[in-house]
Amino acid sequence: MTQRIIEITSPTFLPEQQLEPPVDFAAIFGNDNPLALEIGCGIGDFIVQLAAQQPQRNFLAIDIYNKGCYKTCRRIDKTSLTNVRVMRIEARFLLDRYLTMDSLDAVYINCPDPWPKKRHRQRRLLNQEFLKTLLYYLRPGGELFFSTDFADYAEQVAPQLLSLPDYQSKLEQLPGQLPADYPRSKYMRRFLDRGQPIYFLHCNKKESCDSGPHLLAPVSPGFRTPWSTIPHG
Ligand SMILES: C[S@@+](CC[C@H](N)C(=O)[O-])C[C@H]1O[C@@H](n2cnc3c(N)ncnc32)[C@H](O)[C@@H]1O
Repeated sequence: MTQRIIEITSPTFLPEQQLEPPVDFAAIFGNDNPLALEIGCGIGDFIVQLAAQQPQRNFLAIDIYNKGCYKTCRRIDKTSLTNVRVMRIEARFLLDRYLTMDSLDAVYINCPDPWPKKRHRQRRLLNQEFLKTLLYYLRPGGELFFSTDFADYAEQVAPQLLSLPDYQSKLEQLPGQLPADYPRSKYMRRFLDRGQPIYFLHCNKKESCDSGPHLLAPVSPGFRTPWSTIPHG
């Protein structure tokens, strides 16, 4: 069954076909405030809270889910926030095609699809390769936030992060506790309301990290990267 695509006409929405790489976010936001990215924004409840907490940062919230992007835009449009834009796009494709080295002040990933079955684990978004790739796009000192309701996902990512010398943990222990002022997303709330824990990782790219193409893993169409026509390299 094919799902009906909801047209998104919100001024907050950036249709991919209107963008030329590399995207000039200063022109889009009308200022050169630092840019943070939320990957997998779902229905947008997290980004709305975060963008209100941090008016000095610009935020790009992305999801591959059309209805999620629609709901995120509606939620933003009900506020007076001017520092958020939404794109319907796959994370690795966005990075590869539209963003440049050291361009992100922070990356937020909350409750990504856990792919609990062992044979599906290779579909998880976060892995050693992706963590390395994020180093390329984060500015020196830039932050990575990751929360998950899946102990197994957190336990997979924590040692991968610690084994990459260009990341530095901001927590004494990885995974750690969700800070009180970290906004709660829909999925986080769902698990917290049931009394289940959320595992939290927070680190930054070391100031001394030597950014460069050596950090980039090749991006190829595949699971959840179904583009076909756009050249990239
Ligand atoms: C389990 S939901 C969590 C949503 C939200 N972050 C929350 O915590 O409530 C995961 C979201 O990530 C999106 N997603 C999964 N893989 C993605 C990818 N590679 N690029 C962009 N979005 C992705 C899904 O469409 C889904 O909306």
